[in-house]
Amino acid sequence: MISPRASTEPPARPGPADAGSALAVRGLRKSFSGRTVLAGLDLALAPGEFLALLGANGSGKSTALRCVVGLERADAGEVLVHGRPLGASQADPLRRRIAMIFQQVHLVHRRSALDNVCAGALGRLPLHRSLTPLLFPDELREEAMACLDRVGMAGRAAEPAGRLSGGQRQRVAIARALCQRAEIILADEPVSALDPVAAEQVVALLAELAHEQGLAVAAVLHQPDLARRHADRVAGLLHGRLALDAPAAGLTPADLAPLYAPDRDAPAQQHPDRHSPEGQSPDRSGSRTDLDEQEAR
Ligand SMILES: Nc1ncnc2c1ncn2[C@@H]1O[C@H](COP(=O)(O)OP(=O)(O)OP(=O)(O)O)[C@@H](O)[C@H]1O
Repeated sequence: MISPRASTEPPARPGPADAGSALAVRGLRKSFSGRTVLAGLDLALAPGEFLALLGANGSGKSTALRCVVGLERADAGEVLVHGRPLGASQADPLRRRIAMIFQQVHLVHRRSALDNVCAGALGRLPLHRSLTPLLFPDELREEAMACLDRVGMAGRAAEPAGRLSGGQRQRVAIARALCQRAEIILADEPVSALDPVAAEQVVALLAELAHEQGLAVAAVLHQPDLARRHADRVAGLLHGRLALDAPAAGLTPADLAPLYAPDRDAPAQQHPDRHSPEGQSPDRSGSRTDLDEQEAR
């Protein structure tokens, strides 16, 4: 493990160190076509903590998050949510405690921001109330409005999502996660498509949600500066292993440089399957939202 000068904390370890974690990953392994992408990842995330996940392209960051939420099936390892093992089934109710946010925000563009946020609650609505946005109960609309207000988007609630900017859409996606009542938010490059000001605002919002609402938030970032300014802790992946786990405060560019150093031992290459229709997981973004499913009916 890389040892940053500023690090005083021990790295995340399986076992007792996971006690009190909102989310813990133990020994997560994943290979694609025999090539190891996650080589036994151990990581824990506490309630109220904002963790930045850093690492070079191909180091396994997205795969780790996707294995946690079940968009990829891990070869081995365990995911614990508040100490309870997360089942492989998508129907495991523990899954609703986790919301994932993507770089490409998946909202139904012709629906209002408010309807999109309400969709976060579909999993806990009776089927007949989830059939059409017209049937969303008033109390859900009020809750969704409060979530939009929390992310500074209440004034745009009636606006079709397609008319919002990228940063505004990302805020709506975060509000949808809040309306899901998720306790854990995993964000995969949530600001990579945003301009620097919008990126700063969205990362600051994620930090606030952790610090003020006690959510456990982990975000894959490609902006080490944002991580150092806003995150509580930085976890760095190198070839699918945890190479750095340290408080963000005090980390220097030199501390992070080894994560991005040219690889001499095990170069991470783009796998040809990755973007092909025949790839093992063509829907890498989980692009169909619950509201899409509903629209398709
Ligand atoms: N479905 C898939 N099929 C085959 N290979 C895959 C698949 N998903 C990911 N990979 C490979 O696994 C490796 C890690 O990918 P991953 O997307 O997890 O990395 P990352 O750290 O998130 O990279 P980036 O910063 O570029 O998004 C890459 O080499 C990638 O090509």
